[in-house]
Amino acid sequence: MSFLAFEGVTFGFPGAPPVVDGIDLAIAPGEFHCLVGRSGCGKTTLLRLAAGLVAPRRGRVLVDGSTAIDQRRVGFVFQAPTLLEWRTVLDNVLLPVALQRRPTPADVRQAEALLAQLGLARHAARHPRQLSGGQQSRVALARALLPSPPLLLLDEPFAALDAITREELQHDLLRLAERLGTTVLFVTHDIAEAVYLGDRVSVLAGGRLRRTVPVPLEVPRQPGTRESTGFVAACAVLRAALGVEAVAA
Ligand SMILES: Nc1ncnc2c1ncn2[C@@H]1O[C@H](COP(=O)(O)OP(=O)(O)OP(=O)(O)O)[C@@H](O)[C@H]1O
Repeated sequence: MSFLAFEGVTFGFPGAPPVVDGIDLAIAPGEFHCLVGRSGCGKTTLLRLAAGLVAPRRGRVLVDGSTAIDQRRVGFVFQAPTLLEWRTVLDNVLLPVALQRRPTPADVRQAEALLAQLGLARHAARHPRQLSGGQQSRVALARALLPSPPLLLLDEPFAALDAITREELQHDLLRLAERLGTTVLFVTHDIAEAVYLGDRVSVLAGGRLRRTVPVPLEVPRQPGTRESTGFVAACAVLRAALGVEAVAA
């Protein structure tokens, strides 16, 4: 049983060869699935197909068994936080609800709770420009999680952050997704990030799925996970699948 399934999915722009070509992938409910690949290999396009923002030319995409994707049940986090400057942090988090109806006190409490879990309780009344890049990324994450979407799609959400902030956010995201039981598809260029986060990692090359690798690491991840031999071995498998040459020490 899968929560997100690609069945023979092909997509291309008019007059050009396919950028996503014959993808078969089934992601289980509650799975954290990472997608790695070189620039231009079709990762973002695959996310857009999963969100129902574009339709396949061939094949089908199923979310919770249906090809009629309900976008209210899909959270999306982009590489840039894309916050609204004229709204406070709290109002940015409440935006998905405010677009549909007037937020209730329960919505506000839930938004405040998410901000607290992401270490932003004291920043709720601020505006995005008063926050650091990492804090803005946290707001974008809280905004995507507010409607408790069963499916969360993330497109290199931490790419612009420094290494320490990125690791903190990876930890927070894993914890929240696990607690909420969210099924996650996470796109990244970064092999170590994919291995740390993913239950499984898929390698995309030239629009095709080259390999899907299970990550045999303990859940929840431990402080020493990144130094473990299992972690290093999983990174090596993925580097080989991506065709990345090992660099001599
Ligand atoms: N609107 C468009 N019209 C034509 N071609 C496009 C369009 N958008 C993307 N492409 C092409 O589709 C291919 C896949 O793009 P996509 O954004 O999915 O790649 P990606 O793997 O996410 O890349 P990156 O890692 O650089 O973000 C690329 O070759 C790109 O040039």
